[in-house]
Amino acid sequence: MKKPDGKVVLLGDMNVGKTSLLHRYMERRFQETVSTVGGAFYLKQWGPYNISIWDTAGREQFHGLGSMYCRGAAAVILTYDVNSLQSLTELEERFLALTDSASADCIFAIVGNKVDLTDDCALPPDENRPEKSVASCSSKVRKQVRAEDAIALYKKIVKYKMLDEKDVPAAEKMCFETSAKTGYKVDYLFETVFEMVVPIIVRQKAEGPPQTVDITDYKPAKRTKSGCCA
Ligand SMILES: Nc1nc2c(ncn2[C@@H]2O[C@H](COP(=O)(O)OP(=O)(O)OP(=O)(O)O)[C@@H](O)[C@H]2O)c(=O)[nH]1
Ligand SMILES: [Mg+2]
Repeated sequence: MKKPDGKVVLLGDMNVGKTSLLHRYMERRFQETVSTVGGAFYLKQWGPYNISIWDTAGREQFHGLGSMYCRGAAAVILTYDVNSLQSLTELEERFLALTDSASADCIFAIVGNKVDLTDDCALPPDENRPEKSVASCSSKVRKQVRAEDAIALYKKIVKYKMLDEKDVPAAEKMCFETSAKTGYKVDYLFETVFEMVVPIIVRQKAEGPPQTVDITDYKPAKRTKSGCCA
């Protein structure tokens, strides 16, 4: 198997649809999933590059693995469910810190999934969006997270990373709403991210492999009588 040239990681709370999004993109279909254990990856050929896309487990018990998966990542796709404000909040409170191990120029995308379940008529009307008939909305649930909430989170991430908004892609470009179920905007999401990671991959390749510690080289020190602190 060819070694991946770059890494993209999906992070987010359990049940938001990370596995389904990746499945939709790679396998071109939507099927029932089981909650992810640990993590798994797909390889995607993108031009001359081989990109690994990591699907991680959102369940709390696997939380510690997240930063390991993010190590050296060229892009992180922070995923929430548009019907769960809590899942957006979790991105900031639980998942953002895991990205500290990502590449310094890592791209961030924020993705609100499951838009097929929502209808904009559940939101207060605004001038640009004429109100729809109540009948057309009746089978849909209320959309809890607005695009503006995701944009605000993106801006917080830029601050957290101590970057200047001028030096990073615009928030409006990096916040997506998708449906793994219908396929809505799924290709657009992944392909936008891949386009953006190519320059990072080129730089990473030019700089050579990251400095890592090979644990097979590790030789335990001989024990001394004076104990652990000697
Ligand atoms: N209606 C709808 N359901 C979805 C969508 N995406 C995922 N689901 C459903 O949401 C549930 C969770 O989807 P997963 O893809 O397993 O979620 P996950 O984020 O990978 O969850 P963990 O692996 O536990 O972290 C499943 O029942 C999916 O069928 C979507 O776009 N629309
Ligand atoms: Mg999963």
